[in-house]
Amino acid sequence: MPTVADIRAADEPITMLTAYDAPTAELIEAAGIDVILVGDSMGNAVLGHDSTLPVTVEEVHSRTGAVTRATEETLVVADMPFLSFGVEEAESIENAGCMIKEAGADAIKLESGPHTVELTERLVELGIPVMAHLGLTPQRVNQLGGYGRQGTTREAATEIAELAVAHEEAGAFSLVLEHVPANLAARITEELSVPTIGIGAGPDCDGQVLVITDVIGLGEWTPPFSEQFGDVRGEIESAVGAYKEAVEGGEFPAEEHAETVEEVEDVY
Ligand SMILES: Nc1nc(=O)c2c([nH]1)NC[C@@H]1CN(c3ccc(C(=O)N[C@@H](CCC(=O)O)C(=O)O)cc3)CN21
Ligand SMILES: CC(C)C(=O)C(=O)O
Ligand SMILES: [Mg+2]
Repeated sequence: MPTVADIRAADEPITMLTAYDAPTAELIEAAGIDVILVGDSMGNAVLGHDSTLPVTVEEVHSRTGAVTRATEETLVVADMPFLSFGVEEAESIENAGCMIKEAGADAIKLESGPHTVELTERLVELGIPVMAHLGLTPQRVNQLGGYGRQGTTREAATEIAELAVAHEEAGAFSLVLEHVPANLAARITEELSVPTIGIGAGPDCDGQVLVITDVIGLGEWTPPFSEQFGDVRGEIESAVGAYKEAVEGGEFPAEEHAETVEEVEDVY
């Protein structure tokens, strides 16, 4: 059973991917990926929304359960959705707690800011490992005015760098850096003793994370910093097309798929 401490000690880059279902999680574990994030990116990746904002605690909870039931060795992190934390402390703790107690997650992730320093400290104090997340925080899309790169001015970069240190001091075991300049991510990685995990943050983080549907080529669209390493859309298109043709052409079901039982011959 890997612990949060194991990823801290890793000497190769940490590999993290999102997953939202059991079969995908099982394949990700078989490939030896270190960490699975049950990301709120499920909103646009698999639930048909155009942002992460509508994703609920129940949805992340349910998908986290599917992932933990399908894995044994992989560290599973549940991503706390928009407004499930930071409103009332007791509610934040209850929502984070149910990911651990009921869904079987090993840790939770919070989109971080000045308002999550104390909450991070409190959760860690209670025994809930917290992964922080700075830079582009998609739950703020309506304030950011889109999904552009963050930390591109000296002031903005300084704020992210200071918040990174504040979250390490609050006890976060790791930090996701999303869509920030590579040299800022490198500086923060050097400064922190907990591992940084980058997405669109250059090669110098301690690890990398991407959204699974982007990596396998299932989504129609991927962010500019992502990469399609496969063509699952193509695989689904061809399998579904072949099924349709086989049914319409009378080739499926074939003899080996069907069974005739003597006893039911004369029911009418
Ligand atoms: N499938 C998927 N992959 C992701 O990586 C991902 C999600 N979904 N959902 C949550 C966030 C949103 N992310 C995104 C989304 C869009 C851009 C993007 O297109 N950026 C452009 C222009 C953005 C703008 O100005 O609005 C860029 O050039 O930075 C980047 C990250 C990353 N995350
Ligand atoms: C992209 C990662 C870091 C994330 O927060 C998500 O998938 O929801
Ligand atoms: Mg997320």
